Amino acid sequence: MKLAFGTDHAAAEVRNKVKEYFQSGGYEIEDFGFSGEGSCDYPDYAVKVAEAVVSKKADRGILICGTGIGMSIAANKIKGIIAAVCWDEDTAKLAARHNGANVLCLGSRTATLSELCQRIKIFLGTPFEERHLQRIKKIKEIEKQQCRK
Ligand SMILES: O=C(CO)[C@H](O)[C@H](O)[C@H](O)COP(=O)(O)O
Repeated sequence: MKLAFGTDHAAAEVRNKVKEYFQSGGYEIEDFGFSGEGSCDYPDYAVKVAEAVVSKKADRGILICGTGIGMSIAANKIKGIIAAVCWDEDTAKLAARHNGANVLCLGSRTATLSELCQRIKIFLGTPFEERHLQRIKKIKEIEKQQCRK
């Protein structure tokens, strides 16, 4: 499975560790994250990851900022993206199972490294449950209507 991975300055400490954990688990990772000194603007990285997912260069996107909130707001502006902020293992599982999320957003300031990795693992390993498709289709319909304006 190919992952598009993006982080801002708030995730600088966990960035390489998360990446290495999943690379050693057999995932192919394209890292779009911020690697400079100082701070950056999370929308720049959210868009890169979201575009890699909608263009199918990646199967899923993983975004980490301070809280996951900004990344999710920005990623959800890209047509075709369902980005979910998840704050525990259950929400990571349900984002995949019920919401069909293709991008997981996490907060480096609200979780430990091991919690981040565990949530990602659960998200990637949980299949979508078909009974929720009708709801996802309605979300897609909203997206289609809004993009015509
Ligand atoms: O959490 C974030 C957005 O939801 C970002 O990681 C930012 O770090 C956050 O907005 C805080 O900004 P700061 O410049 O690190 O104080």
